[in-house]
Amino acid sequence: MTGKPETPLLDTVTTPEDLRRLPESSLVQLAAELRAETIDAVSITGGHLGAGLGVVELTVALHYVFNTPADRIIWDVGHQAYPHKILTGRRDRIRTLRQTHGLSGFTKRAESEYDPFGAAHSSTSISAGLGMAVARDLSEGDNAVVCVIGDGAMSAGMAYEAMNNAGALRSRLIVILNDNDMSIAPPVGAMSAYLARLVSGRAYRSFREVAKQLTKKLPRIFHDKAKQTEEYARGFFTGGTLFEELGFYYVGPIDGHNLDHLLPILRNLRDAPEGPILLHVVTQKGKGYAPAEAAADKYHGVNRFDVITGKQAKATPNAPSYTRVFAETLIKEAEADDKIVAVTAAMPTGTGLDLFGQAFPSRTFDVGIAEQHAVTFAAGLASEGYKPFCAIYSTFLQRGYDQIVHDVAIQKLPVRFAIDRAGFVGADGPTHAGSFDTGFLTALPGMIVMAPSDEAELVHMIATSVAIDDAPSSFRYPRGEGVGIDMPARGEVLPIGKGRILREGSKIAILSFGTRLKDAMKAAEELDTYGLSTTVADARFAKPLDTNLVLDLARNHEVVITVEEGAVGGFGGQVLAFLAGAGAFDRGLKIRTLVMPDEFTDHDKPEAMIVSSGLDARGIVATVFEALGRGDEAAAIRLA
Ligand SMILES: Cc1ncc(C[n+]2csc(CCOP(=O)(O)OP(=O)(O)O)c2C)c(N)n1
Ligand SMILES: CC(=O)[C@@H](O)[C@H](O)COP(=O)(O)O
Ligand SMILES: [Mg+2]
Repeated sequence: MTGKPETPLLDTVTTPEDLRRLPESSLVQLAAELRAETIDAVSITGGHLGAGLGVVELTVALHYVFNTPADRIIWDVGHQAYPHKILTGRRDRIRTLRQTHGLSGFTKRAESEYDPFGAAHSSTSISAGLGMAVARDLSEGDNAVVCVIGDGAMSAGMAYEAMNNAGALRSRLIVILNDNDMSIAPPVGAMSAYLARLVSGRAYRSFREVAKQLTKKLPRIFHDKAKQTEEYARGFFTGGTLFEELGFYYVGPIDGHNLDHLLPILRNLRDAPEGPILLHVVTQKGKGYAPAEAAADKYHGVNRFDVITGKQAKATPNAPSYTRVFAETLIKEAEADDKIVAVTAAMPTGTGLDLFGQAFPSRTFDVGIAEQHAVTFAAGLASEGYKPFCAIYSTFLQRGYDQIVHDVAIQKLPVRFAIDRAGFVGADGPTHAGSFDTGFLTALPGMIVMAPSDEAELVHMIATSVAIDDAPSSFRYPRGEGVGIDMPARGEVLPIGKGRILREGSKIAILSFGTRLKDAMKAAEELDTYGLSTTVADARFAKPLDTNLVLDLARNHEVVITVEEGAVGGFGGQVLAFLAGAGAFDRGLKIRTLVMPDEFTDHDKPEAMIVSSGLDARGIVATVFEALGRGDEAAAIRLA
């Protein structure tokens, strides 16, 4: 010993090429250092921790055995990819994770050649991987394609669509099922029970046993490949797992933390002349960090925390979160109406339905990561007279759009959509932004589309949706806390399609949809100081539109501004279309619609995204000046 502290192995690894120069015997140490670095980085940035800790050894083994980036590794969801990012040239930026201008919290093609496919919405990896495998075969390439998909993600229909196709194409594709018996919450569904049986029914396979499995199933790996003949039918092998019935060679289950098993087995799979192969690895979410291992959610998503104690930083809220208000209000409504039931797609805590489930366990349904199924399942419930509240984040509801059209709207079934995380979500970035729901829902005939301006209005809109029994309805609300307004004891049923005027003016009219109302009121006060008397109205409904209110504003003001935290074509689009049809522009009406930028906005703090999008009071005021042709003043206001 020279007495000098040993240089940490991780300091010698910038890319997987460096990693592959290390002796195999040093990989356990490297994994330990990688785990510590991951914990330290996330303690500073916050983000997704448990999933990444569960794949530290697997990440090391994959980059050691496979010739990345030529060999493709696709991480499903991508929330577990922080160790992958550290080993693939991004350790120097890992403490910028999910920060302004920092690394994405998911895999991202534009970020690294080691990220062959972007992710964040789950269960896409096998489809993408199969596409890459077929592209390889068409161009006579020989690289490997590996998809790492979790047991939770394996509950989504898209994974089966992909496996069904892969089993038929028989492309060389390796799917690694990372089974940690966790989704965000404990996993649900028959697949989870099936996997548990697979794992409990067999001790972890050692390399020798797996080699025997492979020999039996893939004789050509170990025998003369020339003997490969077409009549080789899958019937040769036994096992009969669901995956084998889908045309995969099933291998496992193996211990996903044991490098002595992972390395030789991955080498065998890498060299297998055909596929697809599914390797079932069993891991522990939160592995190697006691606070995560002990936590019910295995530290799936964490704030900044103290590494020693695991104690997370918790901001003191000034008001209840919209999510909590939704859950508590729905509980109250359900106490009075036993037809109310609730459906979540694997997001009980995120949507607040964990609270509803504690109150009404038999009326709460977690269907797994299966938004398409969730929507049509809710439609089935509605068709039998129940009042289903389908609580799905705006971004994830995109997965069930055809089901909303085909199974809900066309049949006019009264499914209630509680759309959380509407608008900017901040650190999760563009894949999770709740941008499009107003647009894709107002496009549907007969849909009732609401947005509360604050948490009190949310209470009323929930009561209103309970009462709407002859049409599908939706209400959208942002991630985070409310404005701190006094809460009503009970929700009142609102008049459908009616907005409300909160402030009377004479020259400018601001028509807000959703939580931008607070900034609209602030903007009105500022406009008054310029002698621009301003009316502010809360639309409450994007559909049916309050056409009388819109016409009144258009006829009695010089400028109309609509503002919403949604993409172009939503509420503002409805107003524009109506006014155009009513000939309002023939009379020279000046109108501007303020919406989220027509781009995929990178992660940042939500409040910064509001400002940079011009959806704050200053942006509204500047837009008024621009509409009045006073561009210089507008520019000065924007720069102030
Ligand atoms: C379509 C979709 N719905 C919901 C989510 C939210 N979500 C992110 S990770 C996750 C659980 C994933 O579980 P699993 O695949 O087992 O990964 P693990 O966290 O256990 O490693 C869920 C539900 C998502 N990312 N995409
Ligand atoms: C990875 C994923 O999709 C979820 O963990 C998501 O990040 C949760 O979002 P919230 O933090 O807004 O609940
Ligand atoms: Mg899991």
